[in-house]
Amino acid sequence: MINIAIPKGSLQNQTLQLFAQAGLEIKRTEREYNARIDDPRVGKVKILRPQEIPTYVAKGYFDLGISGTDWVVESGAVVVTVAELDYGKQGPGKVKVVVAVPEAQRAASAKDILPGSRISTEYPNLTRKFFADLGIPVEVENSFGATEAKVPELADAVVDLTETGSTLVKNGLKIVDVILESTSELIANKNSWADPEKREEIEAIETMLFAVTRARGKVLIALNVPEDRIEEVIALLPSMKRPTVSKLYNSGFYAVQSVVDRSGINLLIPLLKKAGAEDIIEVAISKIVP
Ligand SMILES: Nc1ncnc2c1ncn2[C@@H]1O[C@H](COP(=O)(O)OP(=O)(O)OP(=O)(O)O)[C@@H](O)[C@H]1O
Ligand SMILES: O=P(O)(O)OC[C@H]1O[C@H](OP(=O)(O)OP(=O)(O)O)[C@H](O)[C@@H]1O
Ligand SMILES: [Mg+2]
Repeated sequence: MINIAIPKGSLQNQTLQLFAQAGLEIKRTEREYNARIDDPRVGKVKILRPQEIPTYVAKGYFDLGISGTDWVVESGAVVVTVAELDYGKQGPGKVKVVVAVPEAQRAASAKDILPGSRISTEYPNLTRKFFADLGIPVEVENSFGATEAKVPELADAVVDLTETGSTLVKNGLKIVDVILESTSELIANKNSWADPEKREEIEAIETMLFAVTRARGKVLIALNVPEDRIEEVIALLPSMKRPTVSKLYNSGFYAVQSVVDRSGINLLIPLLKKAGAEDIIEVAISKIVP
């Protein structure tokens, strides 16, 4: 059985949603940090701050956890990244850890930051390494949040996380460099990953989580096509491999199925109809396991 650490805070809602959609609902009451998953492979489930999860996973308190790339790197914890789950607080996509300075400042990149500058950040290790690699001696000051508020009075620049960019803009800051792109990662303890039984359990969980992620933004489209129009319709259809085509009994029609991106569906369906497709249906997909 495997023990799992789930992040509290920014990644919490997306994580709970993902596990629920994967058929691994995390059960708990409001404010309860010890949770359960009804799955024979899962033992203890704890909700913890994402800053601490990589270290606890590395130490073996948990076989599996979810945290951000930023905290995996900042903590220096040695763990196995099983999968990048590709979501932030607001939903799918990556977030960035950036260097930002006041908008009015001339600096065009972090190289232009003056020696001796005060840099406020929640990521002191990442920041020290970044400026050491640039060869600029700076004063790194540890922030406990509201980092953007500190410039210009309390700090000259910040190293902070940005997702939508709105906190930077509202506080008169501009990005001059990106230190790293971060996403939610499924991380495993090295020994657990090396243990064949645990590895199988971890991979089973990863299969279910990734099946949900993969299905996001995709739909299944099914349609009937007269035999003489089939090539025209197939030419329009993207698919995971090739579209599935079967014959309708005694009718001169083919039945076609394909998985396509939901985003282009407004253009695709009218085109399919024009190309001779009939009885077109669009079906939501909750999981794709390749
Ligand atoms: N929009 C976001 N804001 C903050 N963290 C985010 C965001 N999107 C993803 N994350 C990730 O969430 C993790 C930080 O989670 P945490 O719960 O500490 O968020 P937080 O919003 O900073 O919490 P707090 O409100 O206590 O400051 C990091 O791995 C970070 O990369
Ligand atoms: O690009 P955005 O979508 O605006 O999001 C990024 C902001 O969110 C986080 O702040 P948080 O809410 O954690 O507050 P904190 O600074 O007090 O930790 C992060 O530190 C940025 O300030
Ligand atoms: Mg924060």
